[in-house]
Amino acid sequence: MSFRIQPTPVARPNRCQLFGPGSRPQIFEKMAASAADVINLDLEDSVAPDDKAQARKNVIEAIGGIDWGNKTLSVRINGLDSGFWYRDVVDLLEQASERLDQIMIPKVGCAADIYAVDALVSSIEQAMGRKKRLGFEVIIESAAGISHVEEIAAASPRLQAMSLGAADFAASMGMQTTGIGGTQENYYMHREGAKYWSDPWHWAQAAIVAACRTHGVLPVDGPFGDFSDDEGFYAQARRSATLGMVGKWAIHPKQVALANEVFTPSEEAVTEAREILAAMEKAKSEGAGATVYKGRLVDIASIKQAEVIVKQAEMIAAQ
Ligand SMILES: CC(C)(COP(=O)(O)OP(=O)(O)OC[C@H]1O[C@@H](n2cnc3c(N)ncnc32)[C@H](O)[C@@H]1OP(=O)(O)O)[C@@H](O)C(=O)NCCC(=O)NCCSC(=O)C[C@H](O)C(=O)O
Ligand SMILES: [Mg+2]
Repeated sequence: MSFRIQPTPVARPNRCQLFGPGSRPQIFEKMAASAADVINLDLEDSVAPDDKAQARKNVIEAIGGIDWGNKTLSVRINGLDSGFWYRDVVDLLEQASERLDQIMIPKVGCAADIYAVDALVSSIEQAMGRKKRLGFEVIIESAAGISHVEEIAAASPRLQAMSLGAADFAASMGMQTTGIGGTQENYYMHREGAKYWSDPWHWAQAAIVAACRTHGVLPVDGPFGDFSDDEGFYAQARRSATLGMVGKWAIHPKQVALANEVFTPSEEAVTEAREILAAMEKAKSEGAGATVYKGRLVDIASIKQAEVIVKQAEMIAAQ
């Protein structure tokens, strides 16, 4: 980076975001009892148009009526291309309790989208005398969104997290697939009679991580649609974690434990990170900037790498 210090994102665990349709209030208590760090009550694409108004009422009642513990509570509003989003924002901010932590804005295409929502939210917060400042999270799920990902990440101090929405992203990009995340049968290299599958989501994920890290926003991997495929979920989640993402959505309760496992640094990883920090302390005390740990080079950059893992583990333990 330049002389500017890379901003630190909000310090809270975001290993798993569990989604549930706002039109299905029967599952809200189950969501609250889950091990997900973040709950996303959905008013957007999992709710049919005729059910939008009732879903909004269900969600507003549940925000104050259910004990969500120490989870981050988020509501996904409808997109700015719909006739629903302004009513979502107005009703949530005028009627929902201050237990609501953030709203998720889907299908953002440019920074001005965030500005528009921010203006409305700021005005209602002021008019209603709301004390808690609402946070934002966004979904990058269109060609425009990924093209403008950096300006979107910088768009508002309210912005805490950014997810990749693989389904809408694939549609917007004209990708030949109906799969939501994971391996795509036709995305492969071919050599000497063998196929080698590659990852079509990689570049978008890397762009999101870079934009988020530049502006102090949490990068999150979105849905993995085939909830019968645990191994496929693990593979996708492990790639995301390796790239720098902090968590992943669950669209079924069985995916919560899988995401928590992948995005919680293992005991071995934390032990190794602490050993690297100790090795570098020793090296520094001897006037060296680099040393050898388990046969490999570690230097001052290794301290920062190790600190990422230790800080993640400490934040999760502090929960
Ligand atoms: C996918 C589902 C429709 C499946 O629901 P269901 O058929 O009820 O599943 P099960 O019978 O296997 O359920 C087992 C038990 O778990 C409870 N349950 C189900 N779903 C949830 C949930 N989300 N949270 C908590 N608990 C849940 C059931 O009630 C059963 O309980 P019990 O009877 O006591 O054993 C459903 O899971 C679902 O609706 N999932 C969320 C869908 C959603 O929100 N989608 C939107 C996000 S993805 C997206 O929008 C795409 C993105 O934008 C992009 O573009 O990529
Ligand atoms: Mg979507």
